[in-house]
Amino acid sequence: MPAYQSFLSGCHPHPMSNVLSVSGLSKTYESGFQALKNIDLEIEKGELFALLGPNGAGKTTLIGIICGIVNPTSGTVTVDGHDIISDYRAARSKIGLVPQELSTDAFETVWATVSFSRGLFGKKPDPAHLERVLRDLSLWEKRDSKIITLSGGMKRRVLIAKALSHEPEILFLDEPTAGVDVELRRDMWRLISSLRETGVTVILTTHYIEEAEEMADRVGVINHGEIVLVEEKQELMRKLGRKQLRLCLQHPLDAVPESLASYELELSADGSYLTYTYETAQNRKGITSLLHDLTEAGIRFSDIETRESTLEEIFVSLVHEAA
Ligand SMILES: Nc1ncnc2c1ncn2[C@@H]1O[C@H](COP(=O)(O)OP(=O)(O)OP(=O)(O)O)[C@@H](O)[C@H]1O
Repeated sequence: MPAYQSFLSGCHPHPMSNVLSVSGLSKTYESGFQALKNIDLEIEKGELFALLGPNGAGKTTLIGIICGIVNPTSGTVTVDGHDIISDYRAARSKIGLVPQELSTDAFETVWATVSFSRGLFGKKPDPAHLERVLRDLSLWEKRDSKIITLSGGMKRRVLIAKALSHEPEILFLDEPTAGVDVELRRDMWRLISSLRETGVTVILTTHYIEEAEEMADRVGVINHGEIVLVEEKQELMRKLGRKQLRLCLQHPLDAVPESLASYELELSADGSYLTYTYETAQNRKGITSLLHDLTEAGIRFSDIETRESTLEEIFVSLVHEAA
C-alpha cells in the first residue's frame, strides 16, 4: 500500500472495514408502536459486540431487520457492503443467526440438519467444513444422533453449528445463554470467544451483563428503541465506573464529623463502617487526604476494602437515567 494511502486510512478509518452498517433505522409496527428510533450503528470486522437492553428495548426487532425477518420502516442496513433489501440474498448469506430456541428438525440427525442449513444459502456441499464446525462444537460424535435425543446444551450447540454451516462473516447470538446452567454458560463463553479468534464478527444480545463484561470488545446499550450509548467496554468501565472505599472502624461513630463533610461519607446503620465513593476517572488524591483527615479527626480504622462498580451497575444507572 502506498505510504499516503496508509497515512489516510490511519486518519480516517475506511468505512469498508465495517462489516455491518446501520443508518437512520426506524421501525414502527402496524399497531403504531415505534420499536426503533433512528438507530445508527457501525460494527467492525472481527469484533465481539454486546447489545444490552432491558425487555422490550428493541433488540430482537433490530436483529430481525438486519437478518431480513422484519421490514424496516426507514433507514438502511448494509452487511459487508450489501444492502439488506436491494441485495438481500448476498447480505443474508453473510449472516449466521443463532435464535434462542430450536423449534424444528427434532427427528433429523445433527449432520442432516446442519447440511440442510448450508444448502439453504445456496452454498455447495462442503463436508470438510461441516466436520470442522461439528468438531469445534464437540458435536462430531453426535453427528448421527437425532436432535430430539440430545441434551439442552447439545441442542444449543446444534443451533450454533447450523448458523456457522454457511461460513458467515457475522454471527448473531440472541440471548445465547438464557436459561442454561452455569457450567454450560461458561462453555458457551469459551466457544464464543474462540469463534472470534477465527475472524468471525460476533454480535450478541444478553440480559447477563456479566457475559458482556467478560467477553465484549464493545458494548451498545439500547433502551426504548434508541441506542443510548456505544463504547469500548474498558473505556465505559473507566469513564462511568465508580470505586468505593469501605473503612471498618475500631470504634463505632454516631455521626460523621463536620470536618469530613466534604467527602460525603456514608455511615452504616450500626456506625461501624464508613463508605467513600469516588469516580475512577478522577485522580485518587482524595483518598490520601481523606485518610489524613480521618486521622486528624481521631478516627481509627481496623480494615479497608475497595470495590469497583460492575458493568451491571453502570447499565442499570444508564437505563434508569434514560427512562
Ligand atoms: N409484531 C409486533 N407488533 C407490535 N409491536 C411489537 C411487535 N413485535 C415487537 N413489538 C414491540 O416492540 C418492542 C420491542 O420488542 P423487541 O422484541 O424488539 O424487544 P427486545 O429488546 O428484543 O426485548 P426482549 O429482550 O424481551 O426480547 C416491544 O415493546 C414489543 O412489544
